[in-house]
Amino acid sequence: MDPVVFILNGPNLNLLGLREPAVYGSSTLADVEALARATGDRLGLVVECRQSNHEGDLVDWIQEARTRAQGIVLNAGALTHTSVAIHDAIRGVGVPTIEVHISNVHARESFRHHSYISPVAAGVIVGLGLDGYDLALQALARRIKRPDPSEPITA
Ligand SMILES: O=C1C[C@@](O)(C(=O)O)C[C@@H](O)[C@@H]1O
Repeated sequence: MDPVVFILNGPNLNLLGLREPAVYGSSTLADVEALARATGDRLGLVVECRQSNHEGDLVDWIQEARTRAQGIVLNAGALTHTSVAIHDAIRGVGVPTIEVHISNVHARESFRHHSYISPVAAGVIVGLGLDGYDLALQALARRIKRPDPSEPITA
């Protein structure tokens, strides 16, 4: 069985394609998830995609990852900037988590510059649009196959 990776999207990301297309583009969440599953197939990962507008759902899914997944790609939306609960969940389960933001949060309002997730993330990808999800999956696939990220890549 291939390793399982969760792709978790938080509040308002169900509105992708409709919401502020100048910032987030015109692709829908279904497009993002289809792309992620195709990337997963190529990389030998089973990709499970979920979205919720509720903080507790994200906490529950991160906890579920402890026994079911070997990596998490997380775009927590606005909860990135507020949620100690999500920070604690990621820290508590110890499953490598890559934080993704479609937009370049650092080029936007100052309240988007701080993330509660970054200090507990294995890595952070911002501002690369939907490619961020793809790049995060690539990074996780490498990490799952080469668990010590400090080792040089020889292949
Ligand atoms: O909902 C979102 C989306 C976002 O996470 C992004 O993907 O760029 C950036 C957040 O600041 C915002 O609240």
